Amino acid sequence: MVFSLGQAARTAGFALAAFESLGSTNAEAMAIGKAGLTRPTWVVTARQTAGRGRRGNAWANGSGNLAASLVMVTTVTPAVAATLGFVAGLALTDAIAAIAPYFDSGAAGGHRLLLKWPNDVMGDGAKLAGILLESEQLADGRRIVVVGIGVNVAAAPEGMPYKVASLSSLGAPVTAEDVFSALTDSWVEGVALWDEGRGVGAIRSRWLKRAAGLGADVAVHIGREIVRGTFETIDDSGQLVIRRTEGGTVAVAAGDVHFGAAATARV
Ligand SMILES: O=C(O)CCCC[C@@H]1SC[C@@H]2NC(=O)N[C@@H]21
Repeated sequence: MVFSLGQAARTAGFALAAFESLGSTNAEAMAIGKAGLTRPTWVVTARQTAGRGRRGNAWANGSGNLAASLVMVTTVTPAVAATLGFVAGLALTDAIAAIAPYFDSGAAGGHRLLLKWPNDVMGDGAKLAGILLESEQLADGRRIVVVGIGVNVAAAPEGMPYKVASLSSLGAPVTAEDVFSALTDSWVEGVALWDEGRGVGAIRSRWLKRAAGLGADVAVHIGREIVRGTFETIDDSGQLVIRRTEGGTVAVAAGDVHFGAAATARV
């Protein structure tokens, strides 16, 4: 595979570190960040052997899928840095829409791509991509942020406890190289809108337009606790706002989200 940055990413001064094989692009990106970063750098590999997922899970990378991480240094707080996950979800949907417009059209034979809080990209209710943010503070107070993006381009992993799909299984004729190049370009636009956190409100509005399950029954599993109600919105810090079944609203910072029938099932 030959990965290259898109034109806008090259013009904006992003760097590229491409590998045949890596354990985890997130781990490599963090190492590059700690070694001293002069410009935001995309790390990408054709084969990821120890991909990391959210909540300490492993991320399985089928052949032909995309594993890429962006490493950058920022002065924003961890809470603001976390909103880069929304920027990544939007950048990925923009990238897929750019290279496979009909696919994202919602028209017959198309599949509207949706964003599931906090950071999943969904097609037809199945997970197509996951995003993992990791960050570490530098001695000077700034923060290294790694935005890791795994996309099921050619294959979806087997044996998952939730519905999964790949761009290929849903009929999008694209490769990991196509998605990567388009993603690096759409990231340039997204991160400019984010504007070191000053544009979080604009990102939030864009994200809500693609939100999966907005207004639907939701159950969020937070450790042993389950919060049930209706998915009302996300707030400016990216928390999921739930109108509780028993009344009142609650904002949730992290948890496993279930919509619709899965939300109302008594688990
Ligand atoms: O659990 C999730 O949904 C997040 C998965 C994130 C996987 C990507 S693949 C590229 C990057 N490198 C990693 O080790 N993880 C992320």
